[in-house]
Amino acid sequence: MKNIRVIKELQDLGITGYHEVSYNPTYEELYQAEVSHKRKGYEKGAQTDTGCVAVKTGIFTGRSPKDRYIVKDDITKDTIYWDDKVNFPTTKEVWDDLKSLVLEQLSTSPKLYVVDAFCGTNADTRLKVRFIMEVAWQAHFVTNMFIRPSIYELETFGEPDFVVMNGSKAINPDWKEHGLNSENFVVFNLTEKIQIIGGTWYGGEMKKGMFAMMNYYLPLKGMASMHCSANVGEKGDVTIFFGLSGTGKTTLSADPKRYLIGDDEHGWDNNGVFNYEGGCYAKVIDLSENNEPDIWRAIKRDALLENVIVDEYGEINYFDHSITENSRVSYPIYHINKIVLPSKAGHASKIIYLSADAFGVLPPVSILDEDQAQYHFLCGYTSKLAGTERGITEPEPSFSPAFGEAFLTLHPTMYSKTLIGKMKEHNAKAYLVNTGWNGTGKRISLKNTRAIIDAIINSEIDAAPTRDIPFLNLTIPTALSGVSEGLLDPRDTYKDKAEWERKAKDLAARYIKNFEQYTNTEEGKRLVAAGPSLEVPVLN
Ligand SMILES: Nc1ncnc2c1ncn2[C@@H]1O[C@H](COP(=O)(O)OP(=O)(O)O)[C@@H](O)[C@H]1O
Ligand SMILES: C=C(OP(=O)(O)O)C(=O)O
Ligand SMILES: [Mn+2]
Repeated sequence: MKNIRVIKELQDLGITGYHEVSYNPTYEELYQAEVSHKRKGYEKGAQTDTGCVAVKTGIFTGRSPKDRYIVKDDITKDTIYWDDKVNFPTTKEVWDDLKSLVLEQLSTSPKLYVVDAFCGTNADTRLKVRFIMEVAWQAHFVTNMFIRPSIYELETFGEPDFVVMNGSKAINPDWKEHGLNSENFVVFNLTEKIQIIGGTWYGGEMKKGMFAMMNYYLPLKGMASMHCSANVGEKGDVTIFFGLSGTGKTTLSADPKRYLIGDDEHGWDNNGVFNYEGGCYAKVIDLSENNEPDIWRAIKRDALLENVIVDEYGEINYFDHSITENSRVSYPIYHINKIVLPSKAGHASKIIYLSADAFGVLPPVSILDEDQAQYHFLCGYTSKLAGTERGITEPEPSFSPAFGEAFLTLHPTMYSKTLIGKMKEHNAKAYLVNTGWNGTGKRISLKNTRAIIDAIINSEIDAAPTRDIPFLNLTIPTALSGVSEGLLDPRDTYKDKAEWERKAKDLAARYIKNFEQYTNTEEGKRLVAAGPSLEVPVLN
């Protein structure tokens, strides 16, 4: 019965023709389809000795931000953050052409997967999303990553709030005439409430696509919408970790001492912090059981590995980077032992900004006051790490407002206003943590970073002796338990301290220049004093 209704609904969308439709397939069905001898090319997965399937995602092993558009129309023209780096506008005419391509692709497919799922834990803010696609592992990916409705919730699902039509096998031959970046496209239409995808097979476009939509709807209702992971302690204390891709959200939120809320996308409303997702998406580059035991153990049947090298015996080599540095695994959140379900908890008391500093200048941890918290959130200084976006092959310093510019659909100040409002209301404290490099030329070790995170969470850091760091205008603790000596002051990691100073001044100048975009308001002008400065500090 359900299938007949779904087929009718597909027809109403314009997906015609005859196809077998698999509605909310089970993990077993997906597994069988993925390893079936009938599958070819990138549709075929490999069995691994962990019990889960490994697939290759094709040419696209990361998101493709330059191919990402939003239809500029009456609904979006005055609300969307049209910027020269994100949210490229396109027209209704181009949309119609691209949508036809996707409809044709899906209409001629012998088999379609339709997955209904939720984005958002809470009934009052979640999006009911319908994903339509022809590749089994894409259906597997969204089943892992979004919130799986119960049978009752599926029966009462009703009309979706958003539809994602993934026609990844279709490319756009007319991209030049359309004024687009390439033959690949990821386009959102907020009037029709549809996302369409062509050319790229990468599942992250669906995951981060719906995140961008939550980033649109929730702040307009006064809620914070955040690119962060979150966990909660036994006493109900919530910590959130903001950070761009690869800075450590997933790794650091999987903490055996705490319960995971989620690893990437959260909202903060009047009741507390809540996850948007039903799964995690972890990097597996150089993964070891010793360094990341929770993630290691989550890789079992129903998880889905992407772009790793698997030998003929099903053994995975996480140290082989030959496909990409962005090798990944997605798994349903219950693959992590310590979780809270539903994925939500109370208000956050500790806010951590993770920044992977490629220059090696930022201290491993700085204690921020309220204005600094706002300043550094708007700046979002970090690096784009290799592999997560097309064309990024080595760490590239970047200012990414709200530590997630690629996913912001409203102006950055909407996110800082809502977050800082919540922080003030709940007396939360903010810290800037460098999970990137220092003067040794190496990345700060996970062991040291974990000890820093512990000191933040157990409040040891608030009682620690401190020192001010010139130019960056940051305050650091000078000693913390479990953290190697000579690490906390970044200057101590340089053989030649003058080199740190030169680099720090360069970074300070970049901060100052970047912040100019916010100084057209009184608030912005006031915040300048909270940021880095080129003035030579007065010694006292
Ligand atoms: N000091 C560190 N802190 C956090 N992660 C680190 C550190 N050093 C190396 N890493 C590695 O960096 C990657 C962080 O990725 P991940 O946690 O998936 O980031 P995100 O979830 O923010 O995209 C992991 O592969 C982790 O092993
Ligand atoms: C999937 C992504 O998330 P993250 O790397 O932040 O975990 C991404 O940025 O494409
Ligand atoms: Mn992550």
